[in-house]
Amino acid sequence: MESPSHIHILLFSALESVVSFYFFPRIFPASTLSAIFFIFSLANGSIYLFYLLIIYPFVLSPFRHLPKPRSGFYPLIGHGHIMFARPPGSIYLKMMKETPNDGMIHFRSLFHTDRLILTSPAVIADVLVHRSYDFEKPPWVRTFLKQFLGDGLLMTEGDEHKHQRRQIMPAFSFRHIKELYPVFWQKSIELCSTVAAEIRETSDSVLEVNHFSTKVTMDIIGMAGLGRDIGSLKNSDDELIKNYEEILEPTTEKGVYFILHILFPPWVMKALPWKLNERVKVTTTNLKRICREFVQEKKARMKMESEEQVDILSIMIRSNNFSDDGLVDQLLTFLAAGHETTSSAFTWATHLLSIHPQIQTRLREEIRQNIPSPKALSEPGFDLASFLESLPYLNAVCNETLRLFPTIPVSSRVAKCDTSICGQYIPAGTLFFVVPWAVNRNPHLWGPDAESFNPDRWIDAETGRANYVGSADSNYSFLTFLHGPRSCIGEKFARAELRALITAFCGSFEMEMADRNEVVIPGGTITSKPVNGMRLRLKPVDW
Ligand code: HEM
Repeated sequence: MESPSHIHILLFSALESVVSFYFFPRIFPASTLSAIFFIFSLANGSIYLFYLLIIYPFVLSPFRHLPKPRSGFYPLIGHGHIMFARPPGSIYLKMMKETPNDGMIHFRSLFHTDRLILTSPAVIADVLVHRSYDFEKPPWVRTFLKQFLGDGLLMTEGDEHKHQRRQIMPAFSFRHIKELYPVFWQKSIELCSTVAAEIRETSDSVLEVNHFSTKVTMDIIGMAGLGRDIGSLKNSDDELIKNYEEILEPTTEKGVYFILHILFPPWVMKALPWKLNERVKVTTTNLKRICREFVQEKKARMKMESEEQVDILSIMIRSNNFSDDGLVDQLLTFLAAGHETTSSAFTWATHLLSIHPQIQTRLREEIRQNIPSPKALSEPGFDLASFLESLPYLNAVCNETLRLFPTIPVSSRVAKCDTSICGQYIPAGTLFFVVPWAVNRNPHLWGPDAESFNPDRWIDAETGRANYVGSADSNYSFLTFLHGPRSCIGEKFARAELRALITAFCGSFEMEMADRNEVVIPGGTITSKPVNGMRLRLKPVDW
């Protein structure tokens, strides 16, 4: 049964006041109708609050018997304060470690509202794969993200999502990714020469790597997504990069901005005299305009060229399923989802290699033993995909980086209808969290060294070949790309891109942290990025 709303309470109070005023005047002899209405509203409101804060959560909630975190609960606030915990995802990991459970942990958020955390492979599979369309992204998350990501594949739900995903899928087929490998490699080499030139200009060979990582991944998604070289590596003043960096730079102010969007409706947020509101408006308008120009250019070029283009935008235009506005929305999604994510993964890889010099050396040895020079992989017709996918340590390092630093550390879902998860009844509207950061580091799934960087867990001790579940028992213990119909459509693309970037970079530079004592803090609102960038000391090596 649905809980009564504020309107129901007021209507009921109005009815009670009219009945008492006209039919039982002796109950409130000297009172006016509005005074009686006020008294009833106050009484009903208090009963309602008592029901919401005490009766429902502690006596009626279908989750009241599920395991709960032992500490951290405050009356009224519940565990709501965990929204502010950093790094994103870490508090959920603490809960998973400390709370014995069978796949779900229940906690109470602000005003004791029910929240669930999914912990076991079976429960995760049920939600992400078997009943995926019973759940959706929370409406406030969609409203917030649509501003930056457009109303594309990431934001649609239900049948519309199924339809769009079918149309876009061919752009991410294995055959197409194989064709894109030379682009990934060419741009990775360009990154290395740009970085080499930059460090020649410095006195201490120190560079903030995340900035270059964002540029190279933007160039790659430009080539693969639009069939166009955006050229941001060459152009230090690129407009697209500037706008994305402004939006995505992880600051405390933006973290608070995001959390307030969860707590208050969009019209309240928009009305606030907050400078960030204006900046968001300007940057998102800029991004839309740039994408609109890309779409118009592409359409004009397709009319002139006879050869069939295989970039994502061309495939979407040829499908005839998207209006111009629809194409702009999809493009916004692909540019943002396609560059920021791999950029962050690559940045974390450079960090992990810098603080684990032995692993770095072993990886470089594998690369250089197998690849005599970067040019060797640029020969036309060379099967880069099979080659890079066959290097065991390279793939182990990529997998281990993606495991420890999932770019999207926390994702959430809301039940669209009454449903169940592994036999547990879930009423419509229940909000729960799928937490790649916590599941990927959960010692119950990965063993006692779950939080260590150990690429060897991805290599089969007997054959020396790569394995695909790490040391875990199930592939649902690795959630970086999620699973099922709403998993990352760009997973193969991202993995291929990361292989190429790490190979070229680790083959070309020895790296260490510029400040060996720096404790790098993961931040960011949606994606996980180092709060103060990634300052590395780089030494070019002959290759
Ligand atoms: C390391 C790199 C990447 C990671 C870790 C990653 C992770 C994810 C995750 C976790 C989701 C699901 C989000 C949710 O439902 O809450 C997702 C969805 C998506 N990703 Fe990625 N992603 C990466 C790279 C890419 C790339 C390179 C592209 C495009 C070229 C891309 C395009 C998308 C799209 C379009 C969706 C929405 C899919 C759908 O809802 O059907 N991603 N990604």
